Amino acid sequence: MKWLQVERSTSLSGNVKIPGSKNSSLALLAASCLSDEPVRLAGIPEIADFGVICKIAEEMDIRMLRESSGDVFIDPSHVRQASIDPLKASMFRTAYYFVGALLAKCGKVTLGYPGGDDFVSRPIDQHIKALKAMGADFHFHQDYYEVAVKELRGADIYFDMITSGATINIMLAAVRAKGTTVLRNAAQDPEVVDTANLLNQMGAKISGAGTDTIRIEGVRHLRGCSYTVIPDRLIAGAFLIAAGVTGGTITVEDVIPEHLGACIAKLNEIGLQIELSANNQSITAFSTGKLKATRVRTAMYPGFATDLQQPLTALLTQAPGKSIISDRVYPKRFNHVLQLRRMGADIDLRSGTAFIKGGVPLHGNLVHATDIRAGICLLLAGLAAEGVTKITGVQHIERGYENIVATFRSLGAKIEIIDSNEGNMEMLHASSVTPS
Ligand SMILES: CC(=O)N[C@H]1[C@@H](OP(=O)(O)OP(=O)(O)OC[C@H]2O[C@@H](n3ccc(=O)[nH]c3=O)[C@H](O)[C@@H]2O)O[C@H](CO)[C@@H](O)[C@@H]1O
Ligand SMILES: C=C(OP(=O)(O)O)C(=O)O
Repeated sequence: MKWLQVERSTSLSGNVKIPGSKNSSLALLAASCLSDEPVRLAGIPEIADFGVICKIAEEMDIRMLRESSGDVFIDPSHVRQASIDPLKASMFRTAYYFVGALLAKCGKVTLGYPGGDDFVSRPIDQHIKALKAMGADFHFHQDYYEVAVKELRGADIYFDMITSGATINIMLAAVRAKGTTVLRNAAQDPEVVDTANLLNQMGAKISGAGTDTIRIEGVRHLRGCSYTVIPDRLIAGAFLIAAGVTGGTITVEDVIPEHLGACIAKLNEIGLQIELSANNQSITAFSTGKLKATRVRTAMYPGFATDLQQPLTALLTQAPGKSIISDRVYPKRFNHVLQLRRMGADIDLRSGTAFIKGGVPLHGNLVHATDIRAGICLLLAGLAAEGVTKITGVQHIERGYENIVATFRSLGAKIEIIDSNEGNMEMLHASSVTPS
């Protein structure tokens, strides 16, 4: 049993180098499998999902390994069949990218249902609708499903809602389909653009990525290349928010500030001072000592990211006044609020909206991280709370943040990871503050 132990820590300060984006890496690793030749990816973070993907790749005769340089080498030239162990597929969200990447090459892909963060229902109807329009057949079984096609054909697809997962998956499928595919109401996320950039470097013909209409002309062959994943905007955002929570000064390095536009604007509104470096590759957040309540509505990019809603909630518990957060992408994504209340936060939840009475002191407690971003939210709340906060569900946090403890410690945070056996677990309960 593992937990994070966090103590109140004020004025965190220092610089953090931001690693490659988890969400982009998941797409790029699958996209590389479209190639007929080896691909080398730089900046892929060492997170749990990567380990599972390597095992899946091995079972499909795709060589995928981390070299001593840290780069990931992928040789998909021997892949013949795409049968993905249902258990492994369900250990993370995006095993479905292997459908897009391998359907044209293999004709059939079998895999388990998507896992990943389980905060709400996360349907894949848009993936299914689009692949069916391209000629694929689906067969659903108890623990797995099969997607098969004789010949994948380009199609004109309108997404009923903006979805980054389906935009990426169908873009992958369209690259080697016969003819032209047009994706309308497409997601404009940096991860979509990153995937299109890699694919174009491999010889794909994709235009319009980053706008709401993407056009893909199918090609017969794709070549190898070397490519670097974009920095993780969600990790960068969480560290900028940490400056506000602890009244400190934090610089995030190796970032693309444009990807954090909505986050920067909100932090300014809340009272942080934000400065970009002259080379536009780092951002510094300075606490001004005063926080203001605000209203936030999450939206797909370039809106305020649903994945930054949770750390921002931790910050707004510290801002005197009434803040309101609505999650328009996942209206029920508020598991972290139940845990924050155990730490004394005054938050009311009504139909997809959190009403936060900020400025109420938090106290340490035993809390549980139900997903990646709930975890970072509780960690930040723990830095602001009096006493000791113990956070279980560390495996969720480790899905998204590499070396989280070491990085926060380097900024001055009092945080440690504790790995215990069952006996000590009793101690954990006994020493925790009584739940409110
Ligand atoms: C690995 C990865 O990249 N995960 C991110 C990705 O998840 P993921 O790609 O799963 O999320 P989507 O962008 O697809 O979801 C956006 C919205 O569309 C809905 N939808 C999506 C597909 C579908 O077939 N039907 C449907 O109704 C979803 O329920 C949600 O309301 O984007 C989410 C929204 O920015 C982020 O929170 C996740 O961190
Ligand atoms: C929800 C997330 O991840 P996933 O889609 O991989 O579950 C996330 O990164 O916040």
